[in-house]
Amino acid sequence: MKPVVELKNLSKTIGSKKIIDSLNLSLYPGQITGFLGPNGAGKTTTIRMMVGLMKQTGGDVIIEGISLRDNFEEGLSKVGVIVENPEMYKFMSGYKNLVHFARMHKGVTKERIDEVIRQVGMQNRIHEKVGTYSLGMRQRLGLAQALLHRPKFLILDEPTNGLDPAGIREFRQYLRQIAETEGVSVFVSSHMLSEIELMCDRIAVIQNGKLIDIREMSETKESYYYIEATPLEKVKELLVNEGLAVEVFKNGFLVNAEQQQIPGIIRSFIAEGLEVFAVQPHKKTLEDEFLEMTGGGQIAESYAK
Ligand SMILES: Nc1ncnc2c1ncn2[C@@H]1O[C@H](COP(=O)(O)OP(=O)(O)OP(=O)(O)O)[C@@H](O)[C@H]1O
Repeated sequence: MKPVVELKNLSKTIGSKKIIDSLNLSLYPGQITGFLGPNGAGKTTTIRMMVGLMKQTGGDVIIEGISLRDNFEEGLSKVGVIVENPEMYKFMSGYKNLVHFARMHKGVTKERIDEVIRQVGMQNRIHEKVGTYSLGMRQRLGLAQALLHRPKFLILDEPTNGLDPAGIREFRQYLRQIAETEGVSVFVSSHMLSEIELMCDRIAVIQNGKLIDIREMSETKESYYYIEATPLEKVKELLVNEGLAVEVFKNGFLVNAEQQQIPGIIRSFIAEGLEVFAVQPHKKTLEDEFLEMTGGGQIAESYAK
């Protein structure tokens, strides 16, 4: 599959500080890629370079084969952007807002306006004033606006910030449908890891300006078990002696073990007279993995943002 967007050794140095260090990343049609990283990792800087709000000091962004370095305007004409809380005219209807934004692009027809309204499920309320819309509806109108000129690449920065759970779910469902039906490649930055886990096909993780991981969400995760038994010291000793990787978790341990190993582990616990309270499979969440990848610590700050 040909990528819609390619970052090629994209770099940004400010003063003597390397903020973005040779990022290479390809984004594909119909796929939703999450962009994650601790505070200060370089997400905003990367996105600003991808949408032309900041100039790179090295490398390039290629959008549908067009280099932003050589052909800035043409490249950017293929991008749709949604920021947190898109600006709309509150005293005008949703429809009039779309007509207004449609004039900024060449060749957006009335049919296209109607089509994007359907794509975000706004048919019933589109002729009411934006001031009467919920945040979720304003966000969907922002999505409709970003799609007017049929971009092949959509960038969303913290798109679900402030939405309630129902609003988040709706937004996610519409976005998924749009990615699939229009073949749009979507790039989403968010601090909400549980949200990214549900919304994205792939994640790219950045730290200190470098890409540290890129993976498919469907990639099978390793198998973990939560084991709660006492005395803890003895439990740990037995698990380590089995050659298992052990992490302290809640009131017990998390071990990276295969299912076939579990009966043997339980037998050894019983033989040693340990009290066993729980042995259960544990699925690591994206949050667990993210904290492991980035060394943890910063996520609480991210959530507080
Ligand atoms: N104009 C600037 N001058 C100097 N340093 C800057 C400038 N802009 C950003 N930085 C630094 O670049 C690094 C990356 O910042 P950036 O805002 O891209 O991170 P981020 O991943 O978006 O963080 P957050 O999650 O907090 O929004 C930070 O260390 C920041 O302090």
